Amino acid sequence: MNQPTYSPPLQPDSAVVRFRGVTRTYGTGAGQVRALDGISVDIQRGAFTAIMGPSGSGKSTFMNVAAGLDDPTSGEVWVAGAPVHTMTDDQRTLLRREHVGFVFQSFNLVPTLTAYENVLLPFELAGRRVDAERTAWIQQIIATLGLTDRVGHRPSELSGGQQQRVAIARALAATPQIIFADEPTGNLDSRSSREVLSLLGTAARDYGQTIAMVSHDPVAASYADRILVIADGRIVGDHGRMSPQEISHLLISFEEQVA
Ligand SMILES: Nc1ncnc2c1ncn2[C@@H]1O[C@H](COP(=O)(O)OP(=O)(O)OP(=O)(O)O)[C@@H](O)[C@H]1O
Repeated sequence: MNQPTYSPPLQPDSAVVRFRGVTRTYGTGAGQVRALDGISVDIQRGAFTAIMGPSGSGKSTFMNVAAGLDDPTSGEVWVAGAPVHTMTDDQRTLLRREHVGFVFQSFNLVPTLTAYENVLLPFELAGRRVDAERTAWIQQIIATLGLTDRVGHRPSELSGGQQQRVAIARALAATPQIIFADEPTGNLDSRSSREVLSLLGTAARDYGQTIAMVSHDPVAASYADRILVIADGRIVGDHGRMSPQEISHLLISFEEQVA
C-alpha cells in the first residue's frame, strides 16, 4: 500500500489555524447537539491563546477539530495552510505528526522510558532522524525547562511539575506549527502550575511557538496573550491579555447569561 504523503504549504505570516463557518454536530434528530455553531476565527502564529468557557460549551470539540483529531460537520478548517475539512484520516494523521504538538493534563509520558527517551519518542515514531542541529535544540529546551539533571529519570521518579515539563519539552522538540495544551496545569500544585505556565509563555515569546491552551483556570489564562471565550458552541469573547480577576468576572458574566 502506498503511504499517504502530505506536505502542506507553509505560510509564515498567516494564521496557523483558520476556522470559517465551522459547525460540529453530534447525534441526529431531537437529540442532536451542536457542539460548534458556525465558528470563524484565526489563531495567529506565535501567539499564546487561551480557550475558556463553561462546561459543555465546546472547548474540547474546538480543540479536537483545530488539531485535526475530529472532522467538522460543515465549514472550513485550515491548519498550517492545509485544508483539514477535505483531508482523509491518514492525511490528518500525517498533518498532526508533522505539524501539531500536544500537552495533556495527565502528562501522557511512557512510564518505561527515561525523560530523554520520552522527548525523542515522536521522532522515533515518525521515523525522523535527529540530526546535530535538532539535538542542540533539544538540549537547549531541556536546559531552559530546568531538566538537564533529570533526563535519565523515568516519569515515576519525577514530580508532577517535572513530568509536565518533560511533556512540554517533547512537544517543543519537534518545533510543531502549533501546540495544543489541554488543562496542562490541571494536575499540578500552584507553584508547579506557575512554572509550567511561565515556560509556555516563554516558548511563545522567545521561540515564536504558537500555543493554544484550553483551561478553566483564570490564573492559567492570565499568562496568555489572547483569551477566546466559547459558550454554546460560539465564540462570545475575544480579548487581549487580562488579569485573573478580570477573567473571573468575564466568565461569571457568561455563566450567568447561559444559566
Ligand atoms: N462524542 C460526543 N457525542 C455526543 N455529544 C458530544 C460528544 N462530544 C461532545 N459532545 C457534546 O458537545 C457539547 C460540547 O462538548 P465539549 O466536550 O466540547 O465541551 P467542553 O467545553 O470541552 O466541556 P468541559 O469543560 O466540561 O470539558 C456538549 O454538550 C457535549 O455533551
